[in-house]
Amino acid sequence: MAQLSLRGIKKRFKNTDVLHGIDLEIGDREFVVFVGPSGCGKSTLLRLIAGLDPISDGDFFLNGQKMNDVPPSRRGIAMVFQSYALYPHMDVYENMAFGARLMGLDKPEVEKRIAEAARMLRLEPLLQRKPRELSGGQRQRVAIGRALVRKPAVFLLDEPLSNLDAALRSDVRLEIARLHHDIGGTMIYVTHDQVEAMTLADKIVVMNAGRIEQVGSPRELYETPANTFVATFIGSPRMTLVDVKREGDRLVIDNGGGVAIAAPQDAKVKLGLRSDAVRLTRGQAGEGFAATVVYTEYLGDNAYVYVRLADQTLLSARTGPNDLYAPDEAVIVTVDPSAVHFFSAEDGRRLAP
Ligand SMILES: Nc1ncnc2c1ncn2[C@@H]1O[C@H](COP(=O)(O)OP(=O)(O)OP(=O)(O)O)[C@@H](O)[C@H]1O
Repeated sequence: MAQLSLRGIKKRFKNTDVLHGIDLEIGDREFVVFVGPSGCGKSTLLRLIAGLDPISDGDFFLNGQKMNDVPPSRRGIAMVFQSYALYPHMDVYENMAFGARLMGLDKPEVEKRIAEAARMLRLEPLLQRKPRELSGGQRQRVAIGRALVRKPAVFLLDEPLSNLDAALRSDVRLEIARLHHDIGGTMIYVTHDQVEAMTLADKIVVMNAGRIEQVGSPRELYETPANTFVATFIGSPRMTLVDVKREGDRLVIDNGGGVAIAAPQDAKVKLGLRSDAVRLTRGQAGEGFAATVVYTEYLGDNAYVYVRLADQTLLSARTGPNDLYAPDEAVIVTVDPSAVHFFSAEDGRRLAP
């Protein structure tokens, strides 16, 4: 059982404030992903939870017990690093046994736990190998195995897939999802890759510049992003934001073109369009935004067509695999009114339609 509570967590290194007051509740057995751009403070927050760095201000509770001053080894938390941090002179077995022995477990218990971890992570044939004799994916599995044998209540994983190639990354990603299902522990996972976040998380924490922008399920973040930062960070291709002005019941853009949809009565709005909210028609005539095709990305079962609007905004539209467009083709863009998002042009917050 592991339930975490972060209350007003701040972190300062010398005179730089890195975390500005993080409030977050993490439930037992949850798979939580911290996501955000490079330097936003994800790893720092993870290190505070692990106890590797002191908290400057605020409190961290684990199952109701304050942890601020509890040393890392007594928190019941294990961390897996992006660099694996395996001991090069020890074989796989010894790498996994090392931490378990430090916990004071007897030999039969250590052996039992290693056998279990090796089976779960399919490391049995590799137990006598040194890290240099393993592939990147295998090393990463050993690093996870080493955390596993400690049977922690909380697993922290810091960009565990970033040193792996694309194919291996999706294999190990599945492996981690399965592991979470099998062991049922609480996992906190750091990545800057929103696809990893979307596919693994029960709950995503979107961070930006030392603050939390939004917390929610992948679906909540995708469907109701709280602001333009989250809207453009979550989802691929990125949501496009279009600066529009109201003209009667139409929303128009600079240099021409407009769509007739009801917008919130806020002074200035930005229109948020994901590629599946956009429809293209060939030619220059018709009601909608006039646009020019820039290029088409063919992906087999569908395609993304990137077009430039009259005000120079680049917009992506999802089309069928047989609906391809040539560069410089003229098109008219219409939008599905039920699939558009509105944001305040002043502060970027979501506006109810
Ligand atoms: N020991 C340190 N001393 C001073 N500044 C630090 C220290 N560790 C991190 N920082 C700064 O804190 C900020 C957040 O770093 P952090 O590593 O937490 O970001 P991140 O979101 O994990 O980024 P990335 O995705 O690039 O790993 C950065 O600006 C970084 O330079």
